[in-house]
Amino acid sequence: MFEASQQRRARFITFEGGEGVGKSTQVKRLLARLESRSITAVRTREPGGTPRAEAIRSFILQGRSESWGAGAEAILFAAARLDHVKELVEPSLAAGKWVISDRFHDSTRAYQGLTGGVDDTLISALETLALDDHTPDMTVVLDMDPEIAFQRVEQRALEDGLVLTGDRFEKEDIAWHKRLRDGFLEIARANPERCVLISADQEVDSLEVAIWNAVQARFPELHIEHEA
Ligand SMILES: Nc1ncnc2c1ncn2[C@@H]1O[C@H](COP(=O)(O)OP(=O)(O)OP(=O)(O)O)[C@@H](O)[C@H]1O
Ligand SMILES: Cc1cn([C@H]2C[C@H](O)[C@@H](COP(=O)(O)O)O2)c(=O)[nH]c1=O
Repeated sequence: MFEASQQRRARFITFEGGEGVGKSTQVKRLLARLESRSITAVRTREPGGTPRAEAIRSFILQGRSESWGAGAEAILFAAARLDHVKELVEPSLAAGKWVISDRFHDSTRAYQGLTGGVDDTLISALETLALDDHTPDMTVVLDMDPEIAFQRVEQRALEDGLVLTGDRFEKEDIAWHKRLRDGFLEIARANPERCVLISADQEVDSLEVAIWNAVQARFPELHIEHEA
């Protein structure tokens, strides 16, 4: 079992990928796995996680920043991130709680940078500003064909009884989402020490196991012998 004497510092794990690849589903499952090992973990998301960051989320996802352009949107995402890091991520880690975030800084690089055309100099400067040395310990990049992922998003809307109108980025065309997928692949390949790339085109349960195996491999303190 996870002995107190084996305890290491709390870890910061982020999930990244395109729309509908299963991030939220798997964030919840990872949290349950950690809690079953008596590890206190906080689930959060970006943009969001704090009241001020959630206000920025609503503003952007309702499309109110669209006419400002991708550069201004990158700055807005970074402002939300700065608050999120200072108010939630940093204090949680300091209190010994693991933090699992549904999206983080790689989303700005993929959406606004590599797909939206914002210059790398600005993206990197915003990362330095907003992260304040809180680069994630591990990032799970979920990858799949966006056409299949969008079928899942449509199904989710159907199950929730909603008409799918698409938020600020969901309504971009399929070519845009294919470039976005390439952007995340580029980020994963450029950061092998942090990122683990996993195919999301598999059953929910098998994907959960693949992620858990990768997390255990990254953090050996989680490894439990003779696990069922
Ligand atoms: N492995 C899977 N196989 C089939 N369906 C899945 C799988 N994982 C999640 N789903 C379903 O696909 C939909 C999208 O999943 P989820 O909300 O977890 O994705 P997401 O990446 O967080 O989406 P978004 O980017 O829109 O926030 C949900 O209806 C969910 O139940
Ligand atoms: C953090 C972040 C997010 N986005 C985009 C990605 C999604 O379209 C939305 C968030 O919605 P989700 O249902 O929670 O995935 O925002 C972005 O463009 N840039 C970012 O930095």
